[in-house]
Amino acid sequence: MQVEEYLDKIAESEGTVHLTLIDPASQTPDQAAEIAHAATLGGTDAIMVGGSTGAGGVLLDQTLLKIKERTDKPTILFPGNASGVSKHADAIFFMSLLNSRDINYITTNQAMGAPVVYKSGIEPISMAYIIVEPGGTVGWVGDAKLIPKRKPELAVAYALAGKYLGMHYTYLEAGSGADSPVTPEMIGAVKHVLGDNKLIVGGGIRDGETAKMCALAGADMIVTGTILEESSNVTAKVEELVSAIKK
Ligand SMILES: CC(C)=CCC/C(C)=C/CC/C(C)=C/CC/C(C)=C/COP(=O)(O)OP(=O)(O)O
Ligand SMILES: O=P(O)(O)OC[C@@H](O)CO
Ligand SMILES: [Mg+2]
Repeated sequence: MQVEEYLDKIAESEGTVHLTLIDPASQTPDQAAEIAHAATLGGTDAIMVGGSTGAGGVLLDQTLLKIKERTDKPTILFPGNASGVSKHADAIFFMSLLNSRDINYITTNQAMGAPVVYKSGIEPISMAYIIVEPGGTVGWVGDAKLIPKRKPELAVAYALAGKYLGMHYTYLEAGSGADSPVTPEMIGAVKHVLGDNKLIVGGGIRDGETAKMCALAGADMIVTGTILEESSNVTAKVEELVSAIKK
């Protein structure tokens, strides 16, 4: 089964998908594999691999190879630029940062990365990437015109544009390590116009209660990265998140 179909099926049957984000720049490949293994035991559905800075090349390849030794869950690239593509992943979130001011993040990195994706045969999953306040490192690197937290209608406008451009997934991003995640009001308003198109929410989600709030508001998939990098018991933390968001 293709990864997109796998994720969609889980969203339909279990209510919400849990995605574990691993930044290759944050630890050694062996440590990354340990996190992926522990997250798998906790019930995560797939492993996203990527980062805003320093997440390409040999380190990315080695991280993916080690992760694949320790989990049978799909690996999905979450690239910060064209160097975030690796043939060792199963799929790639092939995203355009719709609210960037910089054409590099709207189409140029995509054009530079596309031939690599083509040759490697990994599965592209089209995605509209939208960054909301506070936005964190990714907001700065991606030169995003941040959507104000209290303006759901602006997130709705970008999400609709992505849907009409044919993107299957929409990702509402508050930025890695954000003090608070995207508001339930914004999640609900965006999901309302997306209909069956899948909505991913990430940035600043640290516990089951918050994850549940995002899921109930309309998120089809929840991403957690920082809290799992910091956690001393990754399996228990993922169990907490997963049990809060699954039917
Ligand atoms: C499709 C291709 C080939 C490229 C897309 C390029 C785009 C649109 C990038 C968007 C802007 C960007 C810098 C995204 C990075 C996404 C990401 C991996 C964010 C989270 O990474 P963390 O590592 O958790 O965050 P920090 O780096 O801030 O720690
Ligand atoms: O690191 P956290 O805050 O979990 O954010 C995850 C993801 O949305 C960042 O791109
Ligand atoms: Mg990081």
